[in-house]
Amino acid sequence: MYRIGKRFRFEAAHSLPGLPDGHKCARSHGHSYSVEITLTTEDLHGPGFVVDFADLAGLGAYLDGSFDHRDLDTVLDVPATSENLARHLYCWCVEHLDLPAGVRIETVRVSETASTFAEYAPAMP
Ligand SMILES: Nc1nc2c(c(=O)[nH]1)N=C([C@H](O)[C@H](O)COP(=O)(O)OP(=O)(O)OP(=O)(O)O)CN2
Ligand SMILES: [Zn+2]
Repeated sequence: MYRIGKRFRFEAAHSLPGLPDGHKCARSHGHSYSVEITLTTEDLHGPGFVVDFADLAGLGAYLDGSFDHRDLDTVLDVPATSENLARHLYCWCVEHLDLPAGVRIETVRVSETASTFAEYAPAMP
């Protein structure tokens, strides 16, 4: 099994609802987000690619156009936690990235800070 990944970055603000009084994350604040997608396949394509890294540019364009320098509370219809972002972006990639047969999107990982992350991968059947 081959596995590749590509990392993207964007800057955005958010606040989180449903937290105890005084929780710092209930206040509007910003992060330098990192988004990492990983893909797997058993068979390589072209010169020996899972996919060309350039074929993942659509995710970067989506992040630049819809997430970068925005208030994420107005972008998603769920609270802008790392977990919800990871799931949203995984689903976007499944719908919008044109991948060769046999190439699977394994995970999307979102980090708000250097020391934290949340990952979404659908449950295996
Ligand atoms: N499971 C999750 N927990 C938290 C999330 C999240 O998305 N998923 N998000 C937050 C806040 O967005 C917060 O801004 C980041 O939290 P935290 O890492 O605790 O903040 P710091 O960078 O300030 O870390 P310190 O270790 O406290 O310095 C909170 N929780
Ligand atoms: Zn935050």
